[in-house]
Amino acid sequence: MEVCEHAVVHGSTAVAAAIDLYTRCSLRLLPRADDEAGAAVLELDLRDHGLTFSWPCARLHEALLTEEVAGAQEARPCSPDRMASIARLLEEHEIPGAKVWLSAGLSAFLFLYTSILGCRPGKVTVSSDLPMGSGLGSSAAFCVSMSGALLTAAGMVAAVGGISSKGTGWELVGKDDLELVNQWAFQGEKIIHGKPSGIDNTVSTFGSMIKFKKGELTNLKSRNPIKMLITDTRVGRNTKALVAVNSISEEVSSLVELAANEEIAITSKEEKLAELMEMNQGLLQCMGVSHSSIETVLRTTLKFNLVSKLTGAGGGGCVLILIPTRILFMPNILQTFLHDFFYCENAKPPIYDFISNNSTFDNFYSFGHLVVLNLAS
Ligand SMILES: Nc1ncnc2c1ncn2[C@@H]1O[C@H](COP(=O)(O)OP(=O)(O)OP(=O)(O)O)[C@@H](O)[C@H]1O
Ligand SMILES: C[C@@](O)(CCO)CC(=O)[O-]
Ligand SMILES: [Mg+2]
Repeated sequence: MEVCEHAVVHGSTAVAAAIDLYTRCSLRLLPRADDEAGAAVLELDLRDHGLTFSWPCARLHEALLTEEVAGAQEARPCSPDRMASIARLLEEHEIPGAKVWLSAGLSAFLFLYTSILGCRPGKVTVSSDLPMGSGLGSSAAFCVSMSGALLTAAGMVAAVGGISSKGTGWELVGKDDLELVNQWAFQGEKIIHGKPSGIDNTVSTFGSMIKFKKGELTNLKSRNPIKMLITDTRVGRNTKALVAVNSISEEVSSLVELAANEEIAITSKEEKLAELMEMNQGLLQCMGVSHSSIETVLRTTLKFNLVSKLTGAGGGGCVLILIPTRILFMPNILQTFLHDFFYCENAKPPIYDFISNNSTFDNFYSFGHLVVLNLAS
């Protein structure tokens, strides 16, 4: 998962960081023998939604494979014809009215599966820790985990030592293999997003904290962890409709790197970062991609002199809150803040989940302690 920026879609610099929330995809190829009996199916089980979709392989073949699969060594974009066929295939399915937004993910799934494995019968199961459509890159995590599983099954990617459920096995996949996973995931993202820059799938694939500009990535190393709180406003939105411009990220990344290379007081680094976040949020607000639920979170954090900004495309979704070191050394204030926060307008009833709390994050990525809160019941 990641946290990204509007500017990147238009070629400006953006900074994104991975956190320890995962989307898991498992794939079981079924015997081809069933194929001959005409009973072979491709099944997709979306665990978090309690939804299962299935397509007879013969139907997939008829609808999609007018041309043969050209091999998965190179990621290819989805042609308009293929997209139209996928749309027709989905029309044959009943997607519950409240979940029509899933069709973007289903299209990406059908494209990736049939492009990489053809119409082989199989069962794919997906589950995720990430809130969908909330600015944390769930679509990229979906495409990356899917591409990883499919390419491994196709023998294109070698998962040395296996892919563990915590995701740590990825570190054992070779860089070239990860590159291929990333390229296919990007093609999937294009189906879900329209015109993504590729930052989300890149940080999802390689982890860590990156600076990204026009497809080029630089790893950012920070010696002092930056502490962020992420809250989910639970207001949904559509990224395709929201992507627009801005650029403050260059300064953020040099700040992060500066702190890694030179001794600069952690407090001044945090103050500068807070200032940049405030400017960034101000600009995004002017662009009209904020939302009343985001403003509510902002008001609550402001009472404690804490700075926050929306993440991803905005329009609802998640909010990033900078937790300065000074607060961490004042447990009483932190406690009052969290208490107030849970009881703010958005958080009725005040149910909160510490999905991730100071766990493996420090070791994993040099980004710092992080807590993700779910504010709604
Ligand atoms: N686990 C999943 N299962 C099925 N579809 C998914 C899953 N995760 C994401 N998707 C697809 O991705 C869409 C959300 O993508 P979208 O880009 O709008 O939001 P996001 O990636 O969470 O946030 P952002 O791109 O702003 O960081 C969902 O509507 C769905 O179609
Ligand atoms: C569209 C996008 O900016 C959404 C933000 O998370 C992702 C990307 O550029 O790859
Ligand atoms: Mg996305």
